[in-house]
Amino acid sequence: MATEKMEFQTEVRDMLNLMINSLYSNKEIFLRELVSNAADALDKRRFLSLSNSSLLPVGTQLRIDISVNKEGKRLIVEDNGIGMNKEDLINCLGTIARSGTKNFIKNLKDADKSSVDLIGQFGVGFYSVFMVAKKVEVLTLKAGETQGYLWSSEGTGDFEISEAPLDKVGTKITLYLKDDEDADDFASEWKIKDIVQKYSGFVSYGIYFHPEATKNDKGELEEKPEERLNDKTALWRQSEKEVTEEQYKDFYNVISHEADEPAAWSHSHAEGSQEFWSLVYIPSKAPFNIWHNDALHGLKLYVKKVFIMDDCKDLLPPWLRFVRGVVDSEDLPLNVSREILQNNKIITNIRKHVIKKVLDALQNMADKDVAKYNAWWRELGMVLKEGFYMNWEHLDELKKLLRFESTKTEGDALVSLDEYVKRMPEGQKEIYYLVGDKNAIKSNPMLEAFKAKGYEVLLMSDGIDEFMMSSLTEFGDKKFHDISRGDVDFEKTEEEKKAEEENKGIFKGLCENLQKVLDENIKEVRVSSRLKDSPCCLVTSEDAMSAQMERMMKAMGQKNLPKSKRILEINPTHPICEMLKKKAEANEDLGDWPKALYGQALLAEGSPLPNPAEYVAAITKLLTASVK
Ligand SMILES: Nc1ncnc2c1ncn2[C@@H]1O[C@H](COP(=O)(O)OP(=O)(O)OP(=O)(O)O)[C@@H](O)[C@H]1O
Repeated sequence: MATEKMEFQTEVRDMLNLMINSLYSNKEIFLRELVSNAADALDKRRFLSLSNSSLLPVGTQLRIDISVNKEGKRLIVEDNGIGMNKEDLINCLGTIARSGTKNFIKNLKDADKSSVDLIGQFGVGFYSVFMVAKKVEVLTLKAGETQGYLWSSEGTGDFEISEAPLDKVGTKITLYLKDDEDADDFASEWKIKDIVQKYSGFVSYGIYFHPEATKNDKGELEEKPEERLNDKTALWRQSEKEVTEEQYKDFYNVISHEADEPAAWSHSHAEGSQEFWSLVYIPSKAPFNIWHNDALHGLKLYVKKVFIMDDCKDLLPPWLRFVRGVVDSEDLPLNVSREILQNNKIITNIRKHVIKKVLDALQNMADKDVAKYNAWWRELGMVLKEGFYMNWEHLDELKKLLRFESTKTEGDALVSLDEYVKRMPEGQKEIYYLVGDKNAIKSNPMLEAFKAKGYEVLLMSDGIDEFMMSSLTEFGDKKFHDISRGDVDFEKTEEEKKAEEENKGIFKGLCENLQKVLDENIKEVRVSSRLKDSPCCLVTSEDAMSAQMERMMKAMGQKNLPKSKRILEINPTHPICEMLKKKAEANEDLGDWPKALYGQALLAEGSPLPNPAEYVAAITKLLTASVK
């Protein structure tokens, strides 16, 4: 057969034109495409040989071989896969636009986007070779056939096919690299090795590199041994039973670059309408940049064992960004891009599965090893708490994973909501909590009456807690109640109720007097039923911003916050209040007492004093008077 010249299909031609003139910076992906095509061809040959053993003689090692010729600027990728006959060559590498190509062209026409972006988005399989090659030759013999062919093209309007005497089944692709600098790189040994290891390290067939022969001292050409480039097993593709604990841990160290052991992991293989593998790890320590805005999401995405991207944000919500691991899909196209992933059904499905696996693994750890889980919680619980903020999914699972310090926990112990509810004394109807400064929260006067009643109060001092509690309103049939807000609604005995009513009357004068002096900062002064040992405390009215939130907003640079006045509650049984009541009744001036009390209340809850000098002066005067 003489050489036949054929024209590329119009769509293919448009695209090739783009490739040839491409400014796309990530040109190296062409090699990923070639190696994946070779691996597919090997898969096909192996598969067909199952029903026709003559297609794969016993002892044949299915493999991919890569070599370079630096001087001649050539790169050669060879496989002994299924191969192509004349019809395949015409169809696959010339006239029929592949699905990727079609989308590519369609988007090119629809949108006025730069072609550079589109190459990244759709990739274009085999044709991407024309980003780096000025001419390409494909020598190929199809398994089960006897006639081999040579396909060649310069990527312009047409391609040529001629018969070629071949006796080895498979495909050999030779790229004649362009004369520019970029292309020079692709004839260099280190660059090729680097790219193959990056994208194709887990491909199931051996990928071998054949270093160029070099001249020795005597000027003779010396052959060098071939080198295998991919020796990593795709652990995630093995069944759980085949993998030892050691292997799981080692693999974690490899992919996470962490030296310690993971706290837990989950390995699964989903089959059905979609097939994918996932191996996800929960680190025991917070990754170093977990609080940076650009913190990495730790999942790597593979498609058919071929590396696609690190840091795949679409596979996990931000509140699971500490998870490390691998997802490998059988169904996604190789050329997925971050843009395409965003609304992709396959990804949505995998994401659901992965989230469930991670939450299950955490729950499992919490059930099996309390100390380990508590230690983990102290490291990373804060990230998980973000799951409550602006999110309405998985709340039930997340609630079960929450842990808190409380008025009843000691040492390293933490309490879960389940335990809290179980140990609620009779009569307690709600889950009580207090948010405040870490150093002051345990001695906050507001806790006094709860402690006296035997009611446990959850103590929250993480920056995120206030935000979390805005979405966390109940657990089962129990509502959460912020004890620094509004009234305390304990069950009260008739006697207690009567005493409270009486106190309101008795202390009315004092309350009014205090209110006059403190009006600038205080909305109301009232008699408290939550204090036992302290003279007073500050509470927030039901609808106002809490002290903790106000401090946080200020720290975040929020200026012009409306001044939220709080309520000062006084303890009717405290000697100071008794004494002040008498002064008020006798119409005596309260002197420095109101300022001192207000300052005390602020300090007790860990809030800063608006005017420390004034407070110190007031206290000094009172102390001085006491020694006279
Ligand atoms: N090394 C090879 N051996 C056998 N057939 C090949 C080889 N390389 C390419 N082909 C054939 O050429 C076709 C086109 O390849 P191309 O890379 O353009 O697209 P694809 O692999 O089908 O799709 P995609 O790249 O989007 O996964 C392949 O589907 C395959 O049939």
